[in-house]
Amino acid sequence: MTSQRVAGRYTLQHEIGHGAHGAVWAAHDEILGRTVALKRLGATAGRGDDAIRAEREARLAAQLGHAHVVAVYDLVTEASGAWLVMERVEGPALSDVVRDAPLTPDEAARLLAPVADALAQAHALGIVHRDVKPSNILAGPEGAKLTDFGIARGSDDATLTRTGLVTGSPAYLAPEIATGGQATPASDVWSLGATLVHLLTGRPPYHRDDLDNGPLAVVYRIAHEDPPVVPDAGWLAPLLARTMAKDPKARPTMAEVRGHLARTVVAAEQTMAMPAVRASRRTTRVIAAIAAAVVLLVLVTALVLRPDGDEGTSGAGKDSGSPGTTTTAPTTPAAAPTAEEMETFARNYVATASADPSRGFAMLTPGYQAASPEYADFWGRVRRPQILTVTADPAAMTVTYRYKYVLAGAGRRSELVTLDLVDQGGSLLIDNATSR
Ligand SMILES: Nc1ncnc2c1ncn2[C@@H]1O[C@H](COP(=O)(O)OP(=O)(O)OP(=O)(O)O)[C@@H](O)[C@H]1O
Repeated sequence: MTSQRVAGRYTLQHEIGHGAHGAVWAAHDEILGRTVALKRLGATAGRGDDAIRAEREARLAAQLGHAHVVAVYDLVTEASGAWLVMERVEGPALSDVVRDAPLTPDEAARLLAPVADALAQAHALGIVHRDVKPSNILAGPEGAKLTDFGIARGSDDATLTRTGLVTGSPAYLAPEIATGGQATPASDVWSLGATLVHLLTGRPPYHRDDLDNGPLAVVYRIAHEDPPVVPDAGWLAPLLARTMAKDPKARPTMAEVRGHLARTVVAAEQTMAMPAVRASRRTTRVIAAIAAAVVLLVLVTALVLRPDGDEGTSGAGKDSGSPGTTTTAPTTPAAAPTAEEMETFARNYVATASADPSRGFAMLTPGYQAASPEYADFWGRVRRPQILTVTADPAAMTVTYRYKYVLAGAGRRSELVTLDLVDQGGSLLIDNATSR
């Protein structure tokens, strides 16, 4: 136990774990009154490298804002070093989950489908994670969450080259990286496949009991040997074979992987419950994490398979529920806005409207403002909004997102919202919103 306080507000409680780049601590945020996780940086490597990593991680995680990406709240620098302040996930890393026994294909698919969704979103934004592995996926009560974007590469980080090979985990590296090539979305697909192998077998791929398992030996095997065949892969075997195709071009996109895992999960849900024998071998905490993941997956899958979505709940969303936008970056497209700009607009809108309803209201057209008398009342009660999915249709000038939030006095809600946008003088405004 320690009473050390970081940045005057985070009281360290206990060490949760230790990675190659420093310790991770549970801490209490004295200002917001919540538990957070603090990762200490700079303890082992050069401080400059760690600071760069941390800044990149903070920036990319914030850019993603995905429900299955560990949120980064802050980055603080003290005399003792730099600290990354993150959402604390109450659950083990997947590498710990499979320490006693491997998962069944159903269990593995349930856990990884939302992670594939987060990665698909990252890829759509030009971000390659580059270190997808079981210890970077945490099994929390809201489902699995991806962390450690420290060596991820954004589209504007063209100068970052070899860091992944040095600090990434050799066992999950794609063959093209093991032979000196550049990381691409396809190499994340391989690494997710390698993660799947670990979950189904309890070991990293290319691990051999009879051979040297040092990093260089493993990298050599990745480059020169065929991927492992997993006898217990069941119905995931075809997907596994495709994700771990040696030729990156032969691999599916992450969006396809996500779709396959999610569809499979829904099919499995219709025919069977969670396998009781296997479930009894896990901690209840992990079972809860898997169950929560199923709930979220069904939401995501419902969106993918049934674009009409489910019945919405919040009446408030109809008039005042979802129009929104940013005060900082109403996009100023030269021509028509792109899908990415519209999606960013929607994300920024929800964040802005919930933080300051008057600023959100300013992003509606005058006509829609007049039609939204309950706007401030609704957004003033929205807490902790989280965008789960967002898709824009530039031709129709609509952007549709599913988000969940807590409505003060009414509890948790989830809604599918479509915003009709108009481009007024280079700025986007919301002309109507419908929610289901
Ligand atoms: N936000 C978090 N909430 C809860 N636990 C976390 C969080 N981030 C990391 N941990 C835990 O802390 C431990 C160390 O994490 P860290 O990311 O530093 O290292 P790693 O991923 O295991 O290794 P490496 O640094 O080589 O990538 C892990 O066991 C992980 O379970």
